[in-house]
Formats: sequence, structure tokens, C-alpha cells
Amino acid sequence: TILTCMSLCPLGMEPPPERELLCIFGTGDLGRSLGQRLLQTGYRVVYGSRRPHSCGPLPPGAQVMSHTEAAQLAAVVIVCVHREHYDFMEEVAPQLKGKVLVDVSNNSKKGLYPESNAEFLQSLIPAASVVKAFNTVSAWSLQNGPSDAHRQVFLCGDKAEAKQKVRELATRLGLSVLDRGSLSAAREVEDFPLQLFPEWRLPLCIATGLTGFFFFYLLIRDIIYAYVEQDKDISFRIMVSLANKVFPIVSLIMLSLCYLPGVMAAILQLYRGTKYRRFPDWLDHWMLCRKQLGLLALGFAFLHVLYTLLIPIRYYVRYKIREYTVLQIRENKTEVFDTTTAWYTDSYFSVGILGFALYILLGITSLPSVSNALSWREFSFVQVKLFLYVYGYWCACACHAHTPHVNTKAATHAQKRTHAHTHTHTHAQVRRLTAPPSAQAQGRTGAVHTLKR
Ligand SMILES: NC(=O)C1=CN([C@@H]2O[C@H](COP(=O)(O)OP(=O)(O)OC[C@H]3O[C@@H](n4cnc5c(N)ncnc54)[C@H](OP(=O)(O)O)[C@@H]3O)[C@@H](O)[C@H]2O)C=CC1
Ligand SMILES: [Cu+2]
Repeated sequence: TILTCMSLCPLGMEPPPERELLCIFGTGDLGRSLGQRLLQTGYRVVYGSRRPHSCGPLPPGAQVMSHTEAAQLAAVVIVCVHREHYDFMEEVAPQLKGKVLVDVSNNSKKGLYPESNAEFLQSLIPAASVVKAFNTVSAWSLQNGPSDAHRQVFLCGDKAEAKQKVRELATRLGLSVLDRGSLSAAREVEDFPLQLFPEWRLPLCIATGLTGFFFFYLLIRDIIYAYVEQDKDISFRIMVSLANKVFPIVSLIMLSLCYLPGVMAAILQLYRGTKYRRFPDWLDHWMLCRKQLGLLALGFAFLHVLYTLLIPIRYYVRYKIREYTVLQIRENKTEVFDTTTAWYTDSYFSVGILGFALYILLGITSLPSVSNALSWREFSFVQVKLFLYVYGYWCACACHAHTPHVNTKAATHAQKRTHAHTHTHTHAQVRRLTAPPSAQAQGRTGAVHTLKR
């Protein structure tokens, strides 16, 4: 007997455990992918189907039979059927007594049914323990091996042992599991796949609203006004000039909206004398999307930078410079270099760049991966970012407070000049425009001559 035992269990190893049998209802996309993964992981799989003999191709090694037969064989039944078809479950109810039922279903819309799918299933089969799981992984990602983004499984259920079983199963499939509590949390879990950037919604709405508002405001003020009052068509300005006014305005407003609720919350806490009371809902919502507000503000600031860098290569700007140069030549005048203007424009740009650098710094320190890597001391140092913010905001404000000032100064300067030119040259220009090309050439050589002279 010792010899036979030695040969049966060599090196004192226990005999390999019987591979556990799992049951899957439904041979659709998810049923097949999940079954395939379970087989690869070392489970045995039996499918329960309405048409065990005519269902599509199944993963090799799986058995198919009727729902009743399949349910009898396994302790865990994964229901890969849409909720609309759950009524067939009632016929199988006697075989499902005391079993673990896994509900994987999702809905196509929020609030389609009064109760969650999992709770509905539990009410159909009260004698089974329903566990909600796997609804956030897709058939596709199961087939391709789950990537990081598709690894998260949320569990909920009322029976601890049932949950433990499903947790083991999911872990063996290489998924990471998060327990969301009792079955009443199923509704929330079922809403996860339907969520569309929930914390981005409000900031995006604000950004769109502000952009739209300022765009139309500036459209009326600049372009439509010029068209109606002076009969000038400057509609081309919509693309760059107008956009480059809208973006910094929206960016600064979003930045202040990002920091305002924190200040308001602090004031509220001081006023109430306690930090243990809930904030009002609106403030709560607002506080929760601060990061997104800040990131959008950074995005708009970035656009402003790009649009500003673009200015020198714009056709309109190059045209204006050329025109002005030509006028100077014709007038035989030289503009003296104005140190004050040079100082103005240079400091305006440098303040803008520094403001943008602070913006980026704020953006980086708000990333969780960065703030998590900081020690407490470093973290409290980063708290100084509030100060940095104030400074950055001040810089940006200063920059933009200067913008109209510098611009109007330069613009009135330039305008005065061009006006002077147009006034003195109107007749000459009209003559030149109506004159034949040879005369135009003459005019030009005349200008060159005057320049040489
Ligand atoms: N596809 C996916 O990526 C994901 C799907 N889910 C959920 O998994 C469930 C199944 O999805 P999926 O596999 O894509 O759907 P499919 O439409 O591909 O498959 C559904 C299966 O349900 C069975 N079925 C259909 N009608 C009935 C009925 N009247 N009575 C009994 N059984 C029926 C059929 O199997 P048979 O013919 O063998 O009876 C069918 O193959 C859904 O609740 C879905 O929300 C969750 C996460 C991801
Ligand atoms: Cu600017």
C-alpha cells in the first residue's frame, strides 16, 4: 500500500483539486467570452441555453444543456442574459435554491426600471443569493485579456460567502475587485458604465456657456458694430483675433471659479465655527469639480498662448506691416525707435509667459500622482500654491490689464499715423490705383529714389 500511495501521490503532493464547475446562462457575447476566460483559468464551464443544440460556436471544452439541467450541476450560476428576458428564471427557480447567482447585466439608459436589475433578480429567486459583478468589464476586453482600464470589477450583494466566492473567481480571472457593499448598491454599480465623465459635465457646461457668451458679445461689439457703423467688413477677425480675446477671458474666469469655492468653504467653516457640518449641495458639487475647472482653465490659457504665437505669421499682420513700410518709404519718413513701447510690449509678453508657467505649475501639482508622491512637509509647501495662484492670477490680470492699455496706445499710435498717411495720400493713392501699370511702376521707383536720397 505504501508503494501504491507513493506512485499515486509522488513527492507527498496532494492530488490536484477537482476543477470547479461553473454555470453560465446565455450563450451570447458576454457568456462566450467569460466562459472562454474561465476555461483558460482552469474552471469547468457548463452553459444553460434555450437552444442547447443550435446555439452558436462555444469555447472548446464547454458543455451545453438546458437551463434546468445546467443549474443543477453548479453552485455558481452567472446570468449572461439581458434583464428583459429574466422571466424565464422563474421556471428554473427550484434548481437555483441556495445557489450563488451572479448578475452581470447593464441597462441602456439610467432610470429605466424602478429597481436595479440585481434586486429584480433577487426578487424573482428569493432562495438564491444574488451578487452583482462584472458589469463594468466588456466581452471584448475579456477576450483580449483585460487591460488596466478594464480591470475593475465592482461587487455587491447581501450574503458574505456568496460575495467571497465571486471575489475569488474575479481575482483568478486577473481582475481587481472592489466591494461596494450590499445589494442595494447595485443601482449605483449599474450606472457606472453609463456615466459620461460625470465630474467633467459641469465644468464643460460652464466653459461652453462662457465661450458662447463672450464670443457673441465680442462679435456684436467688434465686428457687427464695425459693419453697421463704419460699413467695414472685418469678419475675418472671427477666426483668430476674436478667439484670442475669448480664450484668455474664459481661462481667467474658470481659474477663479476653480479657487473660489475653496475660499467660500473656508469662510463658511469659520462662520459656523465647525468643520463637521456638511456644505450645502451646490458648494459640494462645485468643490468636487475644481480640478476639472482648473484643467480647463489651463487648456484655454494654452490656446491663448498658441494663438498669440501665431500673430506674426498672420496674413493680415504681415499685410499691415508691409503696407506701413511702403507708406513710410513713400513718405520718406523714418519712425524713431521708441524705448518705452519696447519696454511695454516686452514686459507684457514676459508677464504673460510667467503667468502661464505658474498656471502649468498649478496644473502639475494638482495631479494625484504628483501630490501623492509628496511628503507632508512638501505637501504643506505645495499649499503655498494658493499663494502662487494669487501671484499667478495677479500676473495674468496685470498682463491682461495691460493688454488693452498697450494695445490701444499702440493702436492709436498706428492709427494716427495711418490716418495721417491716408489723409495726405488719398489723392495720390487714388491716382495711382486708377493709373496704368507703367505709372504705378514709376510711382514705385519714385519711392525708391526718395528712399535712396
Ligand atoms: N457584451 C458585453 O460586453 C457586456 C454585457 N453585459 C451584460 O451581459 C448580458 C448579456 O449580454 P450579451 O452577451 O452582450 O447579450 P447577447 O444578446 O449577445 O446574448 C444574450 C443571450 O441571452 C440569451 N437570451 C436571449 N433572449 C432570451 C430569452 N428570452 N430567454 C432566455 N434567454 C435569452 C441568449 O442565449 P441562448 O440563446 O443561449 O439562450 C443570448 O445569447 C446583458 O445583461 C448585458 O447587459 C455586461 C457587461 C458587458
Ligand atoms: Cu495674455
